[in-house]
Amino acid sequence: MYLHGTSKINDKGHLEIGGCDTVELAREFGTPLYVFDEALIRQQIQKYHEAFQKSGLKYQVAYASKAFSTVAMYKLANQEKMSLEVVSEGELHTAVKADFPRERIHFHGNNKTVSEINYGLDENIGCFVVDNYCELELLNKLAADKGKTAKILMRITPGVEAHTHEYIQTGQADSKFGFDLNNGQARTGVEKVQELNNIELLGFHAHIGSQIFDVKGFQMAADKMVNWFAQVKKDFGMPLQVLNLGGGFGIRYHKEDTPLPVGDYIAALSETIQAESKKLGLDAPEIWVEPGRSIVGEAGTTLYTIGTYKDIPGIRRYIAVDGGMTDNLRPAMYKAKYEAMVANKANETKLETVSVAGKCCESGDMLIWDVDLPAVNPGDILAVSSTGAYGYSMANNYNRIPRAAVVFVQNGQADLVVERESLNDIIKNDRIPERFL
Ligand SMILES: Cc1ncc(COP(=O)(O)O)c(C=O)c1O
Ligand SMILES: N[C@@H](CCCC[NH3+])C(=O)O
Repeated sequence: MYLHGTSKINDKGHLEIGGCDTVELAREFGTPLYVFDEALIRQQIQKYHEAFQKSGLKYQVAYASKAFSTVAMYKLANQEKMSLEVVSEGELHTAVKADFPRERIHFHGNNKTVSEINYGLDENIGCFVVDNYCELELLNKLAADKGKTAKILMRITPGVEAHTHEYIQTGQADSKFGFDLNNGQARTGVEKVQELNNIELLGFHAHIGSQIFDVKGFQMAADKMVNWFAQVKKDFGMPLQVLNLGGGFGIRYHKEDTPLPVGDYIAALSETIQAESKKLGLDAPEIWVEPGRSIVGEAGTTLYTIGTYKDIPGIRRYIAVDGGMTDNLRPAMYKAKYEAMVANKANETKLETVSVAGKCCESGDMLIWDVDLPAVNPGDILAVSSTGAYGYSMANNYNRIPRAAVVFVQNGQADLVVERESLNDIIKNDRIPERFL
């Protein structure tokens, strides 16, 4: 397993993260346990700031909080001077509870409800990223009811196909997201904005997809978006300021993954924006990006306790852990590949190829097909790396399995940031009709 950030093997031959022995963490907090390397999260955020500062562009880096949404994480994002992208009233509520500065909150979503829009308006958030005509009209009406003007970006589908899993592509024409640039929807949207009294258009947004390793797709989208931005300024005389180019910067889950350093993505984007703006005689717009995975993904490691095993001679050995698709849906949903090590046997060199199964009632509940591990015993601790993004945030209670706890580790200190769900949490919303009593 690749050792990210502060991860290392300590004198006991155990995996250590943030100066904490993971075997001790498993004992103290139980398993499955999401462990976040706080220093690595902060370091990733700083890389974005450094790259933008180098470019000279005005910018905001918004944390795409769907990747890992908790009050502690939002506090950290604020400390590190990020903005925040939310897509639901649940995420917005988390931000409110974290006292996140409202003017730096951007509200996304292809079907925001009345209650969600009203929540955003009441909190005077920085902007709504409007996805479609229906939302434009609804937002205008709800803002008018409150005597407010809603600042917006319009989400544009630029017609760029990102090279990634089809479920996490979003920039292509056939997408549920955004106003299509090529078929005229985007232009009609701007015309509509002009007729609405309670909407102020700040600029545009595009997000082409996720877990992208190449700069080409980003550059193509940036190129199209600057041209569109300039066109709208010219044709409609609008004082636009912002171009939001989304997130999607790839990370390393597995040795097959080849992400670029964060600075390379931002440098490529900035150069495209600056060159195109110059060509068009335009002052370069303020650039916003919204990374999620690349902020928290590699900083997260999940610890499991190994339980049973099953041998199928000549085929494979399954070893089973006390979690699975309930704490990490990504292998089942995207065939995502992960790396792992046995945290209490990190120095053992005699390895065998096994497959790691979850404990849910689904054959597809496999965390890793074919990984090299030392011989294991029940009670050993398995560490799966790069689980920080879309792990906890996509966790679920299938088979009534409680959601796992989350700890942040740094300088030898472990702080619980999300408690493990209890069995009573599992049934807390159940109600018994009187006739069953
Ligand atoms: C609109 C939008 N912005 C940002 C992101 C964050 O993507 P990632 O976590 O890959 O950086 C996503 C998710 O793909 C998204 O849909
Ligand atoms: N949840 C996805 C990515 C979707 C991102 C949101 N548009 C993943 O785990 O990779």
